[in-house]
Amino acid sequence: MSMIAAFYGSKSILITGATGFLGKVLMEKLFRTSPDLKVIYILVRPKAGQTLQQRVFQILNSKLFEKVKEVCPKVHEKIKPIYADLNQKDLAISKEDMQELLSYTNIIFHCAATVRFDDPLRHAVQLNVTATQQLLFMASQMPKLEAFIHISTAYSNCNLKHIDEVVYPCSVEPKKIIESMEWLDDAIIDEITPKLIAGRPNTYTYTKALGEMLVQQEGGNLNVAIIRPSIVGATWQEPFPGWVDNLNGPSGLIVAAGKGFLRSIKATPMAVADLVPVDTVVNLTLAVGWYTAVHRPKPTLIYHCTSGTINPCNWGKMGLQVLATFEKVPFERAFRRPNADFTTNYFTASCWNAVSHRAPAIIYDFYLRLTGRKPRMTKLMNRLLRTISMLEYFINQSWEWSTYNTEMLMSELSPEDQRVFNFDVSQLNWLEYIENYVMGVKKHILKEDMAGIPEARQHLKRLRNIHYLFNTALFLIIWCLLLARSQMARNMWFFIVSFCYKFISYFRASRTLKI
Ligand SMILES: CCCCCCCCCCCCCCCCCCCCCCCCCC(=O)SCCNC(=O)CCNC(=O)[C@H](O)C(C)(C)COP(=O)(O)OP(=O)(O)OC[C@H]1O[C@@H](n2cnc3c(N)ncnc32)[C@H](O)[C@@H]1OP(=O)(O)O
Ligand SMILES: NC(=O)C1=CN([C@@H]2O[C@H](COP(=O)(O)OP(=O)(O)OC[C@H]3O[C@@H](n4cnc5c(N)ncnc54)[C@H](OP(=O)(O)O)[C@@H]3O)[C@@H](O)[C@H]2O)C=CC1
Repeated sequence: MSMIAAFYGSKSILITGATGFLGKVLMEKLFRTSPDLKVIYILVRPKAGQTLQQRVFQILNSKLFEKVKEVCPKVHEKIKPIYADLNQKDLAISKEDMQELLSYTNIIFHCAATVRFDDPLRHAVQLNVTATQQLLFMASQMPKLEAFIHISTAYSNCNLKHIDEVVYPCSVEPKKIIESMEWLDDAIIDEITPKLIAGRPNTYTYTKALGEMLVQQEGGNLNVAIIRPSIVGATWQEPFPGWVDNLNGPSGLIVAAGKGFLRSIKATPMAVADLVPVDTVVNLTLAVGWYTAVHRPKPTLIYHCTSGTINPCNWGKMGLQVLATFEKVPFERAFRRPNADFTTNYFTASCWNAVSHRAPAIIYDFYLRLTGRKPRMTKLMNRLLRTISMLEYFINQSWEWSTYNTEMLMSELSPEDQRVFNFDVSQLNWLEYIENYVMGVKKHILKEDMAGIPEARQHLKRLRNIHYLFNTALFLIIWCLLLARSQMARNMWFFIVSFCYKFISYFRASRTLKI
């Protein structure tokens, strides 16, 4: 029997960000391995016109939770959605709900955050720092709390090349940043943001670093741990390979490449693609929750959940495998045949962006206008190029993360727990994982059925023919323009035609002689 699974049995667990990518997998694993847990409280806000109940219903009835329904038929009774909005000062949690959380919560997994790279600093601080402070304040009033697990990111200190499992202090105290957000206006905040995040590429990584510092400073005598995943990708093994449900990180670019929008991206092929499967992150998170509650390590331990040190893959290998998988499982209704490549310098990247991204979008929008339809390709392409510009920072360099604490934790696990809560990425077969990832993007994000592959192939064949036709027509137009304007071109054309004519005559003559 798994000690970790038994530990979570009968526990009352609070998960923030449970409706997110990581949060859903965390919830699924808890219900599947500890079906006798008492309750999982999830902070939820209404979204896209859905009520809390509708959102929970949608999650529990998704493919991800298929196995849970078998082992935990009463899952609907064990999950308690609590209205909350991390944008609000007191998280907008009602008095009754707050009283229940404070009285019964045994473990907190704080996953909620804004993961957008372009959020204004005020919004990122509110979600990734102030809300964390509120959670810590709540935790300090929970008599039954055994552990507070904070999910950060391995890139919180991406301004450093080698990152240890320690909290690196930020130049300005988190509390001062929180206070200043209350009285500075947006214009001033925009002005000082570059100076505050100095060395980091965006407000996301900066505010995650602030959040860590706050957890360390205000964790008080709570049992706290911090987990730093790198780039979280689709599931590796459980509940099934290839599950993913959002466009963040690699997923968005895999969609863009598979649909033929993305043709080139500035990347360093040999740079480490530090991906880590979401189920690996969840297994480590649950093991950390157990270890923190049972062994109460002091001071706060930080755990790196990365792959580059233990089982490195690089962007070149990943890109090639992604393209190879498109051959096997093409995406439907592609704009162009998938054919992307990495460029390694800005000049080439700019040329490719103009020729391969912007120009085709303009031509296609022109065609849409001609056929009386609304142009949309230029807007989509601009959005994709903006996304790429934000992701490029992470695919043009490598980092090194120490993994001492994570390896220590693995050694503390029994063989059964190492099997049930496996976070040993050294066993990961990258080619197989990336293939499953791309297939998962097709199935779970694009909602495309595998039965549509023959039609998708036919569509790609048509695109190839159109591509050849277009290139031939373009060549002929240019050649005719050249012939009309250049005597040298005419002479060359005459030479080529006469050479071909003589060759054919000679060929015919030699065939006649042979007979
Ligand atoms: C040798 C060579 C061989 C050949 C090779 C060939 C190559 C082969 C090609 C294959 C490549 C594979 C390898 C390369 C992988 C590199 C990944 C590196 C990731 C590392 C980052 C993670 C590090 C840190 C990890 C962390 O710690 S956290 C990570 C999680 N955080 C993020 O990844 C946030 C990113 N995103 C945003 O920051 C916001 O998305 C934002 C960008 C501001 C846009 O923002 P905006 O333009 O406003 O767009 P949205 O409003 O978001 O969406 C508006 C509309 O676009 C949709 N859409 C949202 N997003 C995306 C997206 N991405 N891509 C596409 N569409 C998207 C959305 O569906 C919505 O559609 P609609 O609803 O309108 O219909
Ligand atoms: N994805 C990745 O590659 C990595 C993620 N991480 C960390 O993992 C954690 C989870 O990330 P991930 O699951 O990918 O992110 P998602 O964007 O998928 O999920 C974010 C979660 O936070 C919730 N949330 C956001 N804003 C609010 C708000 N104002 N009020 C209430 N809830 C809110 C979202 O709720 P809602 O559904 O209502 O929007 C959602 O449940 C984050 O802390 C992130 O920093 C770390 C490294 C890599």
